[in-house]
Amino acid sequence: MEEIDMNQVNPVIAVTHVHRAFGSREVLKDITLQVEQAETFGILGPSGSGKTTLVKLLTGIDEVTSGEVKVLGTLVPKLSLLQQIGYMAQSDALYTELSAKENLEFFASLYGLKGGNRVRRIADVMEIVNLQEHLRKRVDQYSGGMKRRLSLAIALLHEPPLLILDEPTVGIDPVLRQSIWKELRALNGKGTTIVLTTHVMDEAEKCDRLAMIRDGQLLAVDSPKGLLQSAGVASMEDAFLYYGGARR
Ligand SMILES: Nc1ncnc2c1ncn2[C@@H]1O[C@H](COP(=O)(O)OP(=O)(O)OP(=O)(O)O)[C@@H](O)[C@H]1O
Repeated sequence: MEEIDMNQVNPVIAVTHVHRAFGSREVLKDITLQVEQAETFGILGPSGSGKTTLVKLLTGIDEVTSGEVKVLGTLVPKLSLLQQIGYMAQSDALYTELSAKENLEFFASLYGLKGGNRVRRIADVMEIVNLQEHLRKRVDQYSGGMKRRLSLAIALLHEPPLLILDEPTVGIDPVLRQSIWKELRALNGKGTTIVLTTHVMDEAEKCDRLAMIRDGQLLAVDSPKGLLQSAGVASMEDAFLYYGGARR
């Protein structure tokens, strides 16, 4: 493993002229962006715009057609980077015939969490997602929202410096959504960098910076306030229409 302090690499993510095509279909077109340490960076775009494709390139699950992605100073894909990333996919990757506890223990062992530390981390993450009462329940008895929360708990388990969350709060009720956001903010405060995708405008406004994406193209990157100001509009919806329409 690298000797460098992974928490001190800036930018944490550097995407440079990235294209991704499936056959002749270009799904991402010349994406260039950087994500700085300890920010919450949102990727906002309608269904099918390329958000999931982009986050998969960041994790190394998928590879670019051209261009490059660097995470924590290292060219992606790189297996050793996975220890540094907490990834929550859009479809839950859970063992449904096992209990939540067994799922957490499995992932904890993958990340080398042992003994008291493992027990403490499992309790901590289950509290964050408010599932502590359901630790021993089999996952096939969980609701969709509970599965999402368990997936988030697993992404947080090994306290990675970088969290990549694909639509983390879909199917989660507003009260818990607020408390999850509070927790994500607290993680930012401790230096964790967070990249998340969303198509919910009010959630997008909570991010430090936002990338607006449509049809695989990056329309704009700025703080929510900056995006509203440059577009001269009052709502994120209008900003999206402005950048997606008038400026192209
Ligand atoms: N493996 C693949 N092969 C072919 N096309 C793909 C593949 N993966 C994604 N696509 C296409 O790429 C486009 C972008 O998909 P992507 O899942 O990245 O969108 P998204 O913005 O995440 O949408 P959603 O919000 O609905 O999840 C879609 O048109 C999709 O059909």
